[in-house]
Amino acid sequence: MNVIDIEALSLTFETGDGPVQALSNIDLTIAKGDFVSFIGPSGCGKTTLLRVIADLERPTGGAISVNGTTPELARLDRAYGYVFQAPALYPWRTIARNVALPLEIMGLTRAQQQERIERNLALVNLTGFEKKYPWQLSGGMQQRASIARALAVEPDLLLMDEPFGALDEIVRDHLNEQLLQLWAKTRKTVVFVTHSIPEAVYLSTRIVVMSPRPGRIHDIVESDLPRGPRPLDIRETPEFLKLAQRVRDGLRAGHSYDD
Ligand SMILES: Nc1ncnc2c1ncn2[C@@H]1O[C@H](COP(=O)(O)OP(=O)(O)OP(=O)(O)O)[C@@H](O)[C@H]1O
Repeated sequence: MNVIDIEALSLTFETGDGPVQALSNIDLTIAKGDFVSFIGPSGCGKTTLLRVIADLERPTGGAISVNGTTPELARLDRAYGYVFQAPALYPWRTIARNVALPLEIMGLTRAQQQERIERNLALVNLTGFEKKYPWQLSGGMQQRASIARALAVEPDLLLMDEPFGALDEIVRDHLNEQLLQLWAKTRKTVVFVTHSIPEAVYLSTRIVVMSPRPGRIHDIVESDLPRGPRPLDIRETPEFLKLAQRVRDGLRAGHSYDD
């Protein structure tokens, strides 16, 4: 079953300086359990496409379904969790209460909240940090807490917009490894936005290479790397390097260097 079906989708923003076509003629299907990355240069529409899936933007053309329904109904049905580039945790709430926030809105009892807090903090290896405040945690730990919050509503679909972009490389490597373990354990469908070729190739089952002005899909690279947890040193293998090269070639071919 396809979790996401996108057909001939386009989106034009109306701005004071005239229309900005952010997405053009996007065709894409994402199957249940896939880990799909969107990669492309700044401004190619990666975030916009993710926001369309999340019903945070409305397309101006074409069709999209999420979980077999409209993005709006999928959002109201809490079909997805969304992880932003910055952790976006409330500084006056403890880690546990940050994770609990969407659960409070859903009207879960304290006991139900507690069970979900514990389970999802364990999934991101943050057991024991429930009573800490965000500022007492490192950037990587804060981002893990925001992943736990996205998971707490128990969505089958996780939408992640450059969640590790602001972190240093060692922390990013570690979180990439943990994210793959979590994905293998929970069998969720993940859509992940990144600028990094190694990150996209390491994580994904499919890599969507986008090109700018207006944002289009240039190539979709199917990964033949094993599904499930991958050791970090897989990045040294010829199979990995071949995939990375194909993504790099796609980015180069799709990029206009005129501007
Ligand atoms: N609300 C908006 N109004 C007008 N233009 C917008 C709006 N949001 C995005 N855009 C434009 O749409 C294009 C795509 O933006 P988007 O943020 O999706 O790109 P991106 O690939 O995610 O970039 P980055 O990697 O820098 O985050 C850009 O040209 C951007 O300026």
